[in-house]
Amino acid sequence: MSIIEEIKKNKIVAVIRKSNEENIVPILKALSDGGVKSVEITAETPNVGRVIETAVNQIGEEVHIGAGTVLDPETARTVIMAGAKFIVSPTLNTETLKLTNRYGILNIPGVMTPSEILTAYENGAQMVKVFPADVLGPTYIKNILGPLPHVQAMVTGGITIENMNEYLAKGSVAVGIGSNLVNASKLKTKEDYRDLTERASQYTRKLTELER
Ligand SMILES: O=C[C@H](O)COP(=O)(O)O
Repeated sequence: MSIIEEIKKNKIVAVIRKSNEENIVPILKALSDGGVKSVEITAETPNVGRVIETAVNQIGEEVHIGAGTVLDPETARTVIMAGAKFIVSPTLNTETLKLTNRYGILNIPGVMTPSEILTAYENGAQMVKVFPADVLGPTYIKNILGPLPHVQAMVTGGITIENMNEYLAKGSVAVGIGSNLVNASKLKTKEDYRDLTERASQYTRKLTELER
C-alpha cells in the first residue's frame, strides 16, 4: 500500500515535537501499541536527521515515519536522506514540492485558503494540510470540497478527541494531532508511556464511531 493510502486508512497522524534519539523509539512503540501507525517527527527537533534515522532503523515498517515542520527544500532533503517516508509543512513552498516530487516522496504542504490549496495541487501536491484547522472549523472542509472535490485534506491544529470525527465526517481524509496526543518532553516514567498508549487507543477507538 502506498504511504498516502496508509495515511488515509489509519486517519491519525501523530505530530511529535521535542523528541530525541533516546525517547523516539519508546514513543513510537507506545503510539503503535495504541493503534497510531503514522507519525511526523518535526524538523525543528535538534539533530532531526539522527532522530529519524534511529526511528526508521529500529521501528522498521511498524510505523510510517514522516517529518513535519519542513519549511524548505534543504530540510526536506535532510529528512528524506534520513529515511522519512513523507513530509508535512505548516506552509506552502513550491520549491520543496519540486524537490519531494523529484524523489517521489509524498509532500503534504500547509494551506489555509482555497487559492493556496489550488496552488499546492498545481505544483504536484496529492494531499494538503489544512492548518490551523481549529480557526476554520469542520464546515470549512465541506465548503472547500464543493468546488474542489479532488482535494484530500488532512486537518491539523487544535484537533481533539471530541472534534476529530466531525472533521472526518465533513470530508477530511486524515487528522494531524500534536499536543492533545503526545507531549514528548513530559514522558519520563513507564507509566507515562502506558498512558500514551491508552490515549492513542482512545483516539483509535473513537474512529470506529464513524463507521457506525
Ligand atoms: O503543526 C502541527 C501543530 O503543531 C499541531 O497542532 P496541535 O498541537 O494543536 O495538534
